[in-house]
Amino acid sequence: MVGQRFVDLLDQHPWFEVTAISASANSAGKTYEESVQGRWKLAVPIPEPVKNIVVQDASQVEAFASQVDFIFCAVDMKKNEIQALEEAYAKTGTPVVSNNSAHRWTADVPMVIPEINPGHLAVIEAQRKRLGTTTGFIAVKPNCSIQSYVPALHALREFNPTQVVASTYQAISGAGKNFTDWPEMLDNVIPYIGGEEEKSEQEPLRIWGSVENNQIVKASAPHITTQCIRVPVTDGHLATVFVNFEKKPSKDEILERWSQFKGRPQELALPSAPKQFITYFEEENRPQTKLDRDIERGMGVSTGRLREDSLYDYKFVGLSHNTLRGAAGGAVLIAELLKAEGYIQPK
Ligand SMILES: N[C@@H](CC=O)C(=O)O
Repeated sequence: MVGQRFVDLLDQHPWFEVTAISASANSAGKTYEESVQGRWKLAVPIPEPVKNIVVQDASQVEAFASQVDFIFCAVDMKKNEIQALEEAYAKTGTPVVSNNSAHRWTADVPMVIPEINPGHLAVIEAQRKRLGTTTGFIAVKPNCSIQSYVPALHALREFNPTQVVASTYQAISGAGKNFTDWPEMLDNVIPYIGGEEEKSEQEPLRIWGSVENNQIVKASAPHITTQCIRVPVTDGHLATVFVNFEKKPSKDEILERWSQFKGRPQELALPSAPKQFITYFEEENRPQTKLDRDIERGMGVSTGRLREDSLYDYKFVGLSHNTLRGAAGGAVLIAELLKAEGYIQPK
């Protein structure tokens, strides 16, 4: 599903053009249209320019890499296989922008939310040295679940959030499914998503980590605890968040920081950057998954229901589109940042 989002987002992209597509050996030799027959899950049709591209075998690394300037990677394989595949591509001198989790904890691989930690791209030079290339590297995006609360907390970092409790209500597209192929999700809630709580608690600390000796060292605060729940919606991960601060801000200060928050993508006016990264809804019943997930073309995050709490300093609700901001869109934004900063160049 993430691959399909990539294909859709890159259709008519002002900077990037899909010139080649690879997949497992099973799909190799088919046109892209044939390879997704009966499995196309987006509401929009397959973009015309990619329909007739003949899918290649991703394991033919040199041959495939020679045709492209850089690669987006979203695959379903074992962690060690993904690590090896992405490193093999990087070693050909080809940048790899990955949606996969395999390299999220590799010390010299930047895991980036472009508005939050663009400075982590600095470790790419050390990674290139390790891989023996002057142009290739791997950059990854974090898990989709954290995008519904990390941007809102990041905008408040000056007040030092110390403790965070987040419960995420995650769409079925996060599992690559729709209701046709996952009928169990109709009229149902499943209180478990394998590996998700660990990612949701730990990955924000890496995003907020520092660059030390050419490696990312994760932050030690805030302490985050989460529960991640699968709910019967197509797209959009919503989070309820409780937070304590070292220095408690006023409600007006929080709203002001959210509305003013801008990052490098906004400064550079990157093509996929939302103009308004965080939108606060005053209405008591917003943000709603169905109504608000597409805000800023699915690249903005929304917040609402900010109020003081009897146990924590504040509680609020956050929402982000899991396959746009949380997956393919987030990766396209990373690629735009990498190009704007000179890390991706025509070969
Ligand atoms: N691991 C996530 C993927 C993001 O959409 C999930 O299962 O929802």
